[in-house]
Amino acid sequence: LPPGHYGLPLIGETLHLISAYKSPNPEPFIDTRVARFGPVFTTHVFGEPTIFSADPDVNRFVLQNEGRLFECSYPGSISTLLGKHSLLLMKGSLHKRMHSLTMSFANSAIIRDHLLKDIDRLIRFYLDSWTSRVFLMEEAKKITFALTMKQLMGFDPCEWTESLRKEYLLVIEGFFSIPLPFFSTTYNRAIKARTKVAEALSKVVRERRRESERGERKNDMLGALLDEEAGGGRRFSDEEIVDFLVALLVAGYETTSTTMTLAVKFLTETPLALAQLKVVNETLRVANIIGGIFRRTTSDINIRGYTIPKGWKVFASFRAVHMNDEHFKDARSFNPWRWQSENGAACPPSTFTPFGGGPRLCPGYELARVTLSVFLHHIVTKFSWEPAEVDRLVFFPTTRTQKRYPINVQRRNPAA
Ligand code: HEM
Repeated sequence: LPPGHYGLPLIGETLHLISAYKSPNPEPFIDTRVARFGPVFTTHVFGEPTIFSADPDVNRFVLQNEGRLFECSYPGSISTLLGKHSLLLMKGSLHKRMHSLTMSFANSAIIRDHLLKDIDRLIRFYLDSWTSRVFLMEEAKKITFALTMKQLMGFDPCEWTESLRKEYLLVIEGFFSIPLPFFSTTYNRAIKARTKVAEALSKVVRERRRESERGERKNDMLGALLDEEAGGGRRFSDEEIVDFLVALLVAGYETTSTTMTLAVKFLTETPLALAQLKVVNETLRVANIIGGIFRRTTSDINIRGYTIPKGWKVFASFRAVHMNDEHFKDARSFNPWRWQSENGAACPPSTFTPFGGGPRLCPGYELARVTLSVFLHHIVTKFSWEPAEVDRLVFFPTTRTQKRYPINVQRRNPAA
């Protein structure tokens, strides 16, 4: 096994990790261990011994061998709340087929020809209602939810989508709770909200199924799912489609909205970058919305002269690579200009992995970039702003700012 430290009985090094990630500077947790044990080390977090990789080649190996030597591994709370038919939990040939269906739904031609118009329209719709002080994180979440509802099921924002969003927020809260209904009210509430979300979406699926039987076809993800063969000549059931949609809502929501907010935060703190707006890659690198991925080994595996036994957890840390001076010069500063130079833009694919890679590469990676760029374009051209309060970035339980990033906005040209 790679060298390392198991920490205290049962809780291991979990509390060290959490207290580091609850601060704006979680790097020392990784730095001290890498300095002592090397970039691949053993620790014990969230109830299990875990191999932690801060090495880009090992991370690439883990990502590429998904489904062969490793399988993805989510905590119990997330698996239950997502539903067993979600893309994130699918395996084998069904995963492969559904992953490529999702990728094809959000490829660049589809974005350009179909999705971009609504992305632009809905972002402008929300920004038009801004007056003085806004909580940017809240606004970014409303926008992202509205976009996803449109892309998945064709709905424009209305009371129904807003009430669904409220239930949906309770589901997300449950992701980071202990999955025991008797002990955790958050988890209990999340399970109930998940049932309500599923009921609401099932109704939509049934209605759309009837429409599709009458020959009416809509050009959204739900339309594609209703047409898709589920194997053995059958179509997907309502439950399967609902699980699939819930997972897509989850996957694109926190991630895109947090990156939007942090892009604006970093821009605010780096005014020169505003002029050039080369910030998307750099925000993805520094913010590390998905700091890395958990996998479980499916057989004994030899990496770097160590043997990781079958059934062990492995964490491939993207953050550790993104924040390492060996891979990015002065890695811990926000420097969007690094992407302008030949070298920055051509960094090896295994070192810059905000969207993962291999068979589970994020199917929303192009969509997220386009959404971010359109959002930044509109906020920069329509508003000037300043932070309303000092707000700190934290990385646990998710990447966020503590006060939802309040800003005072001022319209640049009120007539526009
Ligand atoms: C800034 C925004 C985003 C970031 C940083 C991000 C990051 C990631 C990462 C790192 C993974 C790989 C997980 C793994 O290997 O286990 C992933 C998977 C996934 N992402 Fe994204 N994502 C973003 C936006 C989106 C959007 C907009 C969608 C909506 C289409 C989406 C849908 C998914 C899905 C469904 C998966 C699971 C793929 C699978 O397990 O096969 N993501 N994302």
